[in-house]
Amino acid sequence: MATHKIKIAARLRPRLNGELDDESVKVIRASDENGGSSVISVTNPRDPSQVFKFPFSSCYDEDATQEEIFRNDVQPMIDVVYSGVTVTIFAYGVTSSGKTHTMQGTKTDPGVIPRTIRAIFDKKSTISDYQVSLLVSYMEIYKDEVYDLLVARENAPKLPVRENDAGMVFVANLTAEPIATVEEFDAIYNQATKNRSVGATNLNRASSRSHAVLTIEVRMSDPTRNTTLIGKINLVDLAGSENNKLTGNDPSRMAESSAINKSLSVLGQVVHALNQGASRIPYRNSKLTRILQDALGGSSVGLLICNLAPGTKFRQDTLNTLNFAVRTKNVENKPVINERDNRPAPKPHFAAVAIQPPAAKPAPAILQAISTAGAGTGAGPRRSRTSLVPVSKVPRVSMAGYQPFALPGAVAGAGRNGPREKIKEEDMHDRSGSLGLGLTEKEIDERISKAVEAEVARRLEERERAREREEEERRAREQEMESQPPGSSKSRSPKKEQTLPSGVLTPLLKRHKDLDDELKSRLEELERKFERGNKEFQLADVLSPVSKKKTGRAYVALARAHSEKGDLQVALDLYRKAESYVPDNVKLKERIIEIEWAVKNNKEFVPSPKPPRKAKKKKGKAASVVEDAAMDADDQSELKPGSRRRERAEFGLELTNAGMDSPTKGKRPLDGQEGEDDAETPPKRQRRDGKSMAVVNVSSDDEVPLAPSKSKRLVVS
Ligand SMILES: Nc1ncnc2c1ncn2[C@@H]1O[C@H](COP(=O)(O)OP(=O)(O)OP(=O)(O)O)[C@@H](O)[C@H]1O
Repeated sequence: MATHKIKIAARLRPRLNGELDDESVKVIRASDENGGSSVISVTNPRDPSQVFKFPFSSCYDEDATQEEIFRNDVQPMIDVVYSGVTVTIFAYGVTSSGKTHTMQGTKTDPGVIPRTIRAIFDKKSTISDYQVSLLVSYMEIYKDEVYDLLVARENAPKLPVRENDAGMVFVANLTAEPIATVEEFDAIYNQATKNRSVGATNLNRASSRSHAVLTIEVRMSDPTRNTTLIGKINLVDLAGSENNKLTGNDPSRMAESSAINKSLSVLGQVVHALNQGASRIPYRNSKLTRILQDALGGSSVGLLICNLAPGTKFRQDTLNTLNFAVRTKNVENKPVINERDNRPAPKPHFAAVAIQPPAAKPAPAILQAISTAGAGTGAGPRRSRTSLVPVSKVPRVSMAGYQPFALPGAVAGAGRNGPREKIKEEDMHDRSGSLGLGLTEKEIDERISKAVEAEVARRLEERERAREREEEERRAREQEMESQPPGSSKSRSPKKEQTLPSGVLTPLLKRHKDLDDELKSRLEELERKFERGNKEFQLADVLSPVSKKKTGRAYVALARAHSEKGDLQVALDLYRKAESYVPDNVKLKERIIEIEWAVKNNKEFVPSPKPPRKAKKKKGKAASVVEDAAMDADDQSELKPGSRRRERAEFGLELTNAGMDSPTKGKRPLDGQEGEDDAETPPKRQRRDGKSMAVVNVSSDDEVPLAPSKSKRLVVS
């Protein structure tokens, strides 16, 4: 299947009034020197003699116009949407870097969203082979809850994120509004924008406090073939990561900020895991990544617009953003064409229900066109912008409605005509899912009942025939006995009671019920786990990495004490709490699984003996926290240089709030391992080579090291 890498466009916003800009972030146009691609160059905030260079296919300087960005990077995506593929465009960057300006723009200087809508309508008017209809939905993710922006703010409930049988994620009850004209869209969008959570911070007068996802679905029905092609474009304006020291947030803003940073941090982890080829990608750790799942390593085409702020105070965040972009550029998607067959499904033999549906068609060569879109460095006048978004200091209360987010072809309900549709949750269950042939659960149940009825009838008939045979035999025996003289040795055998054979009926129905029960209890357990995890994650969010580890250790110590006493359930709960503080600790995970098993099977739990500890030189205070084998392992991995890299890799709270501090500041280097990892960073590698130039080209495999370099001179890699 054809793969498609997420495209990256970086845009530097103009300096704002009063913003201190030492011009250390620059956009360099494409040239032979840069291997034909444009570059963002950033001076290392800790070592001015060092310059990092980030090559991207599109880099826009502060003079770039909205039109230019749209024409180069977004316009080519419209054809992709009309070929039945899902496209996701997201704006990413620190608060106040210009994401909303890029996506939404102003009345006089419209951004990606209004331009995309116009282009979609323009294209629609050129299509004659299909009957094209458009639908809009708009949601926001505020403090890790999803709200429908097409529903009045005060009535909007939290919407659940679900997954259909084919594994596609969708937001249940999200409104999908049909739109016939650009004006209709504008009216809906302007109203919905007022519902978005926006607030003032020290860094941005109209700062988005939520992630907003606008989706336009393009349905192209072909009456002759009786099929519908469904393309979709998701336009995502992410909330910006924030440094609370700079934003001057009050407690309610802090809570928002924590949710924003947490979800962006998970986004970073997802991209990191995808790049590592990890077996488990942590999509489920936030609603944002769950909803963007299809765009990250899924079946849609992606464009990431990285917004950069030139201000000196944002330098570290700029590097974080660019590091994120470098990693994202390696994420591969496998785009597919979403086509729905509207013909009624042929009636298959019952035995055929297990046949798998045909695989989705990979997207064709149209994808090649978008990978060649040009680089850009704009030349327009500097403009300032008044946000369209009203400044509201009222924190989000709640919001409501339906509609699939992921692959529309698989999930969209057929024949959604009429105004403002709400797809019921059951409609979202994939009709072409694992059971195949487009059957719903209900239809499958009906088929099972019919098959069972037929089987019962057959068996009853058989039984009737057997009964008749027996009756005949009995009569024959009686006649024989009557004809025999009395006292004959032959005696009548007692007639055995006939019972209905248990047959297929019971096992079939029982299997169905057992599956239901098992599924139900599994879901309940997952829900409990999720809620428990969520609370702990919120707490874990506000702690520094060191405090997280300490808290995790304390929980492990308590858990161990309880497990030694035999209170396994309590111990299990405590180990799970510990896990939310040190989620990457493999030993801890193993411990949880072992105890879960022991609790479930009512068995005793015998912990494996502690591994012998290496003799350590005592330095300063002895560790006061009780330790456990599981946490010991965690300590090692947490303090390994690899884990330092992990911290770096995570965009968000820890990094953003760390300001200019080194992530390792105040940490003891352990086991002499530090050098190994650092050797992998560009400056160290270059230092090793002993050369002396100050430019570091950041390839897609590297990241800019965030720790200060002691070396004065570095070599070009
Ligand atoms: N390219 C640009 N040209 C002119 N002004 C811009 C540009 N980009 C951003 N601005 C201005 O910078 C300010 C911050 O921009 P914006 O609100 O779009 O940032 P943001 O990244 O969406 O922030 P947040 O994450 O806090 O919502 C606004 O006043 C906006 O008008």
